[in-house]
Amino acid sequence: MAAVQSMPGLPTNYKSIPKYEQVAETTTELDWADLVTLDLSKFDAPGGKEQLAAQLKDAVHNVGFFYITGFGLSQEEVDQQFAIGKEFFALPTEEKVKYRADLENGNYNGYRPKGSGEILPGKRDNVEMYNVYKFVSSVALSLPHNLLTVDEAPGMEREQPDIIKENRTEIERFQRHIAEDTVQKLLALISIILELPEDHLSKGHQYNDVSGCHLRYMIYRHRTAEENAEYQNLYSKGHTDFGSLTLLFRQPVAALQIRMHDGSWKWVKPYPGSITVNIADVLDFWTAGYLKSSIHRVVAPPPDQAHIDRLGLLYFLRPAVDLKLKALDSPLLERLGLTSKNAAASEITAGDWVAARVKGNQDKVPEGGKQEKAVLGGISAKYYD
Ligand SMILES: O=C(O)CCC(=O)C(=O)O
Ligand SMILES: [Fe+2]
Repeated sequence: MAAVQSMPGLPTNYKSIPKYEQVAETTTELDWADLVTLDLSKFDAPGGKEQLAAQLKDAVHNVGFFYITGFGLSQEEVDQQFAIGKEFFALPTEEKVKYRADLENGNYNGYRPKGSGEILPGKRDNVEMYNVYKFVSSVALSLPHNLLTVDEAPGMEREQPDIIKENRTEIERFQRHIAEDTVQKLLALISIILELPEDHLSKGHQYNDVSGCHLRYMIYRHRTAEENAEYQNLYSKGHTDFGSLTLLFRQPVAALQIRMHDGSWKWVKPYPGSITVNIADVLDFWTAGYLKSSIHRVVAPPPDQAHIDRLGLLYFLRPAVDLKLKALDSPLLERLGLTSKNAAASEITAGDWVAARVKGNQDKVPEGGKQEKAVLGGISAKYYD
């Protein structure tokens, strides 16, 4: 078996693991969503940021999803991460559960076994996740004023399985590139859109901040046609994400869908060399709904990909846990008359919101086709079939 090759100048201390080959794309004609693509390599060119921000404005306001390219990670580096995920999920369940995340207390750090959540009444999911939080030692951590000790921080470092330990240098380098480069550029563009200083949103999103940011390896175990029918083809119910932004590395198995304004669902096409990005709840709160935390879901792939266990690689960006959900003072929002819709809710911290949503995901689905579920402080999250 071929070993994962090291990139020039990158550490070579990871164990030899099989190289990950991305599967072929579907040849099925699907109703694809028409999404904007931002080439982030233009960011530092003269006028580049302003151009990119102008290109992004409508997408973040009306759709909540877009693609980025030119983000400075090669497909080979991305595939190394897919290879690590694949190795981890191939471990026996009894090994994986040793690293189970404390889901009941709203902490996603570690392993989430399949069946942890319900998709339809009495029907549990077929999804496994391994979430790797930031590698920040307690010394480097910027503790927010409302946390007195590192022990109160939502589990940053934890005991990891060998496959993560052996590849830790590379995983941390990959994570840091996203957190310190890619995401910072996106936050600058969003700040420009909101007519705020360019570094405004960066402040609550530093690698050393206490936050639930994580790199996620994910696998959707394929189901038979009969099982798909029983599950109404759903692998994950329509939902919004909890934090600031979600970055989804190219996933050639078609399954992700976005809910459009008119209630229809469109497929998200995975383009080579791209990351799909979506706005999540906290940015929606901070902008009183101007930035759209869009509803999306995962469904059974088309017939030519139905037999594939769909591997995913995602980065979840979340704000420092002590930041409140109150809407930002932005000249744009002020002109539009947008302020927090719910005064009590605006005092909730991002950390409490995210933890409540993680806990809520372990609950049973709302019965009787109800589309809303109370989360915290009188605010609900929306779920759709
Ligand atoms: O697997 C995907 O394409 C999307 C996953 C997702 O929506 C999530 O994990 O929040
Ligand atoms: Fe999601």
